[in-house]
Parts: sequence; C-alpha cells; structure tokens
Amino acid sequence: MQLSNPSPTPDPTAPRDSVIAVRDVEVTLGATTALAGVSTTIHAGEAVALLGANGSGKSTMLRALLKLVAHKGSVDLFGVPQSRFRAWHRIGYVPQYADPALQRATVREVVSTGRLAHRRPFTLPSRAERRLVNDLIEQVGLAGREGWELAELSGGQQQRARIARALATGPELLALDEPLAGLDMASQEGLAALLRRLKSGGMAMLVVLHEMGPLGGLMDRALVLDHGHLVHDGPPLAEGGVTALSAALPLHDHCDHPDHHHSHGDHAHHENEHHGHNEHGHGEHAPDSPGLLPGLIDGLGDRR
Ligand SMILES: Nc1ncnc2c1ncn2[C@@H]1O[C@H](COP(=O)(O)OP(=O)(O)OP(=O)(O)O)[C@@H](O)[C@H]1O
Repeated sequence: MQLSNPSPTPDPTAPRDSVIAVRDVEVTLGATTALAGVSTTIHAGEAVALLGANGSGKSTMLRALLKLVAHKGSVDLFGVPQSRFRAWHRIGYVPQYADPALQRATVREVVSTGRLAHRRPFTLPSRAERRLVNDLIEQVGLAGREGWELAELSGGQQQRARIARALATGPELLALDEPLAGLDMASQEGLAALLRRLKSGGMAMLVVLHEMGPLGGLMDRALVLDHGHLVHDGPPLAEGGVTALSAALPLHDHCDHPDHHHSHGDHAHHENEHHGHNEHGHGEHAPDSPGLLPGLIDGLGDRR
C-alpha cells in the first residue's frame, strides 16, 4: 500500500497567491492620461507602498483596482477577472477623504456599517455581531470611545475608526489612500503599530503614501508612479528617493500629461493639516494589543 505524505513540504519556488494582478492598465480622465500602461502583481500577505508626487495617479490606481473608475487593460482580484469578481468583502478600502456624512455618526455606528453586507435585512444585530464590532473597536485602540461621534475624535482616531470599518468585512487586502496625511508623528506611529499587527496576521496591504515615514520598515515593496507611469517596482526606496527618482528617471518613453513640465514641488499638499482633535491636543498611540486579528479575521470568515 502506498502511503501519502500527510504534510508535504511547501515548494519555496511555487508561485505565491496573487491578490491583485494588473496588466497594461490605462485610465483616461477628461484630457488626462492618469494611468498609462501599468502592470504589477501584489501577493498574499505582501505590504506594498504606492508612491509618487501629487497628481501622479496613485488614487486613480487604487480606484481602478477597485472598479471605481473605468480602465483599459486587465485587473484580476484573487485570481478572478475584475468583471466577474463579486467577493468585495475580501478587500477593505479606506479612501483618501472621509465621508462628511459620517462625522455625526458614532464610532460604533461607523464600524457597524462595515458589517451590513453580512446581516440579514431588517434584523437587529446579533449578540455575536455586537461583540465583533466591539472587538474591532478595541483592536484599533478606541475602546471607551464607542459612543463618540467621529467629529469628536482626533484625526488619528478617526482614521482608525475608518480602518476598523474596513476590517469589519473580514478582508484579506487592505487598500489605504494616504492614511498618514494630516496625522502628527505620534498618531502616525500608532497607525504603523496597527498596520504592523495586521501584517503579522497575514493581511496584504496596498498603501498610498507621500513618504514612507514610520511605515518604511513595514513595506515589502514600493511602486512609484510618475505622471501615470510606473517608474519603480521593487524594494522600498530610502526617504527622498521617490523625489530623486521622479526627477532623474523618466523611464517611460513619453508623457502626455498636461502637468508634465511642472515641478513636483508646485503642488502644495496637506501634510500639516490636522483634522479633528484629541483631548490632549496631540496624537496618541494605539495601545499594543497582541494577537490582533488573525483569530478575529478567521471569525469574520465564518460569518461571510
Ligand atoms: N475627475 C477627474 N477629471 C479629470 N482629471 C482628473 C480627475 N481626477 C483626477 N484627475 C487627474 O488625474 C491625475 C491623477 O490624479 P490622482 O488623484 O490619481 O493623483 P494622486 O497621485 O493620487 O494625487 P494626490 O497625491 O494629490 O492625491 C491628475 O493629473 C488629476 O488632475
């Protein structure tokens, strides 16, 4: 009788699961070529930074991947062509700008909206659902603020409430658009700690950033866009490398972007904006809560 090996050793050369595979993606917005033939693959558990100057196409790339803007070329999500992809709960998206309508909602309400797709219509949330939402709020360091309106929270706390909502779907990929914008250094560090724990639980992430900042050590790879062209896809660059790369390496053959001749420094940005406040007038750290999310995410999976 032939015995099969009960636990075959994984082949290290086997291809890793692709979470996002984009090929020749092109997006035209009005007269602007916002993305020009971008191709790359993001794998399960990988943390990828998406960098570039203002207007280089970062948000457009996220939006194209999430089917929020029309594009040419192909996008596969978890191995499924985007046109046939239905499992949107596998992706948690935190857009660049907060929905103003959410400002008057409480933390619990905001996070609960992330569970709507999992609830039967016209039913009150079960005890398990309520516990899940409370767990998420605790995991992002907002325990005790469940009943606070978003408008009453600091920028960093609001960001974490929005991330908790994105996590409530039980995603395997988190897409964050400029999560560090407007946060002071302490809040940035708190967010970095949260993302580090998510990554150690196996979460893939695609994070739009202007600078790596405290997320530098977390990122496995960097993509750099310049006027819609992907000019770097490889190891994260040292701080300042993006600007240098954009200035020195127009790797694409041509650029029909109307702003092409503008200096990247022309665009004022919102690094120093601080939305909201906290009670101490400065940022705060998410308390370290070990064992974040692997178990929680598994639990979410059961309820899909
Ligand atoms: N709705 C739109 N109509 C026309 N052009 C647009 C539209 N939205 C964006 N664009 C243009 O597409 C290009 C890419 O914009 P995008 O917002 O993706 O850049 P970004 O890298 O995310 O910039 P930022 O860092 O400032 O957020 C820019 O030139 C922008 O002006």
